[in-house]
Amino acid sequence: MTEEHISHTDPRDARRSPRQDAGRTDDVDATIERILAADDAAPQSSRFVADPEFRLDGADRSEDVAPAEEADETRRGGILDGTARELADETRHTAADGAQHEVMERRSLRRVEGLSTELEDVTEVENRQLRLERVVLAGLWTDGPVAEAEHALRELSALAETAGSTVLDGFVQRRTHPDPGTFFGAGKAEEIRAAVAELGADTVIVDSELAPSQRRGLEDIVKVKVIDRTGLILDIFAQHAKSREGKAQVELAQLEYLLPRLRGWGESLSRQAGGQVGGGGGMGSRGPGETKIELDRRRIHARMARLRRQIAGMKPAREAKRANRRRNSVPSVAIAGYTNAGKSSLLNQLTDAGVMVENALFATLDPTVRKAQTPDGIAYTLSDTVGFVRQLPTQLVEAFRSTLEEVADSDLILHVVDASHPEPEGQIRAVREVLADVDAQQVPELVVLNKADVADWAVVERIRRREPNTVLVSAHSGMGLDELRERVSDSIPRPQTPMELLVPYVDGDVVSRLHGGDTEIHTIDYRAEGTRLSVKVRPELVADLEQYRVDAGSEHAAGAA
Ligand SMILES: Nc1nc2c(ncn2[C@@H]2O[C@H](COP(=O)(O)OP(=O)(O)OP(=O)(O)O)[C@@H](O)[C@H]2O)c(=O)[nH]1
Ligand SMILES: [Mg+2]
Repeated sequence: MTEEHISHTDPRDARRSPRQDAGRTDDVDATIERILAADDAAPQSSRFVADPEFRLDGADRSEDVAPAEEADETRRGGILDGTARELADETRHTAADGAQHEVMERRSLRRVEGLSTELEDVTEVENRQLRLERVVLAGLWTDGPVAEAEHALRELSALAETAGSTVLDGFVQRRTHPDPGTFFGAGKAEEIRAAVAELGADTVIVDSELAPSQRRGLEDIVKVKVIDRTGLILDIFAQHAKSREGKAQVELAQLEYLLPRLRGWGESLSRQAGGQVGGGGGMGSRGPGETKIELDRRRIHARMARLRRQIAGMKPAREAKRANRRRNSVPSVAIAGYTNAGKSSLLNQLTDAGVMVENALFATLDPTVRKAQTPDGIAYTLSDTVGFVRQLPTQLVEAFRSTLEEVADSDLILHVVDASHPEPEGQIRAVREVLADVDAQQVPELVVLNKADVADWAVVERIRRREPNTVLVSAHSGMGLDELRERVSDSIPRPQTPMELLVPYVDGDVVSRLHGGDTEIHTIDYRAEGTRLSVKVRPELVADLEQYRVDAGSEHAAGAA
C-alpha cells in the first residue's frame, strides 16, 4: 500500500464545509470511493501471482464440504465459447434503430483493456464504475437442469461485457447451499483462484448476491476483487443512466446496496486507522469522537434522503402529463420485457421514436413515451421502459418504482420476448415477477414473440402452446407488425358511444377534431348541408357533439328545422 493510497482514504476528505457540499453530488461518491479503495486494497498485494503448481484437475480437494453436497461438477470453458450468446452476433443496425450516435458515444467511453490495472490509478469519474477488466465468472447451480445454469452464466457474461469487461472463463458449481463463509466450497474457491492466476484475471464476478462476509471470505482466497451480480447490474445502470431522474434512481439504489456493506469496510478502515473508536468528544462535537463508519453512514443516509426527495419531486411533472392523457382518454400501451428482447426496436418500428437500440443489456433506462395510431386512426401512447432481468436487484425495483408504476397504470402491456433465446420461459417468469411487484399483473398482457427472423420454431411453438395471447413478429424484417398493430387496436379501450352527426361546413373544426385520433369514424359523407358522419366517440365528447346529432337514417340535423 502506498502513502498516496492512505491519504486518499483520509477522513479529512469528509470535512468539506456544508457550503461546499451543497448541491454537490460527489460528496458521497468520495465517501464510497474511499470505502471502495480501502476495500480493494486488501487483495492488491498478491494479485497476478503465478502459480507454477497450478493444475486444472486439482488433485487435493479433501477440504471440500461433504462430497455428496458438492459433486465435482465445476464446468469450465465450453459454456461461454469466448463471448456471450447475447452479444455474439455481429450487430446489425437498421435505419429504425435510431440514436446510433448515442451508441457510438457510449462505445467511445469503453475502457481500454490493460491500460490501467492499478486500482490507485483510477480517476474519480471512473470510480463510479467498477473498473472491471479481465474477469472470471462463477455461479452456483442449485437445482434445475444444467442447461439453465449455463444460460444463467451466459447471461452473466453478457452483463459483464455490457459493463465493459472481457470475460476469460466461467465456472458453474453444483451445490445445494452456498458456503456461509466463502459462498463456494473451499476446494472450488481454490480452483477459481488457480484459474484467476493462470489467466491473469483481475476480478471474479459471482452470479448471486453475496453477503458482505462471503465476499470478503472469497476475496481472501482468490486474491482479486470479487463483485456480485447485484453490484454488476447496479454498475451497468450507473453507466447508462442519462436523465436526472434516472441518475438519482440509480444512485439511490447504489447507496441502498452499499449501506449494509459499510460495516465490513468500516471495520477494515478503523483497523487501518489504528482502531481509534470512541474518544468522547461530547454532544455536538463530531469529528474525532465519531468513528469514520458512523460518519459515512450518516452522510449516506442524508444523501439517500435527499435523493428520495428529489425523485419524489420529479414525480408531479410526470404525473401531470399522465393525468392529462387520462383526461383526454388517450389509451396507453406499455412495452415491457426482458433486457435485449427488442423493446426499443419495436417502439421504433411502431412509431418513429429514434430510441437507442444496442446489442447490450440495459440500453434503455429512461422511459420514452411516443404517440402512435391504430390502423383505423385511434391514437394511443406507446412507452418504452427499462429492461428487466433475472434477479433484478430489489434496490433497483424500489428506486425505479415510480417509473415501473407507469407500466401498472397502462391499458395494455406488450410483453416483448426474445424468441431466439433457447429458453425464454425463465425470462418471461422474471418479467412477470417484477410486474407483480409493482402491481401490474391486472393489466391485460399481449406476449410479443420478437426476433422471428432468427427464432427457433420449436421454441416459438412451445411458448404459443403455453401462452394464450401471443403474436409473432420481427422488428428487423417487419414480419407480423401489421398483425401486432391490429391486435393492439383491438385490445385498447375504444370509443364506445355511437353517434350520427351532421356537421355544417361552418363548423369544420369539429370535423377536424373528430379526425384527431379519439373517435372511430365509420362512414363520412359530404352533403349539401354539411358533413354527415357515423361515429363512435368517447363519453366526454358526447355533450359537445349533442347539437349535431341526427336520427340514424335521417337526412336532417335534429336542431336544423
Ligand atoms: N435478429 C433480430 N434482432 C433484433 C430484432 N429486434 C431487435 N433485435 C436486436 O436485439 C438487440 C436489442 O434490441 P433493443 O431494441 O435495444 O432491445 P431492448 O429490449 O430495448 O433492450 P434494453 O433497452 O437493453 O432492455 C439489438 O441488437 C437489436 O438490433 C429482431 O426482430 N430480429
Ligand atoms: Mg431498450
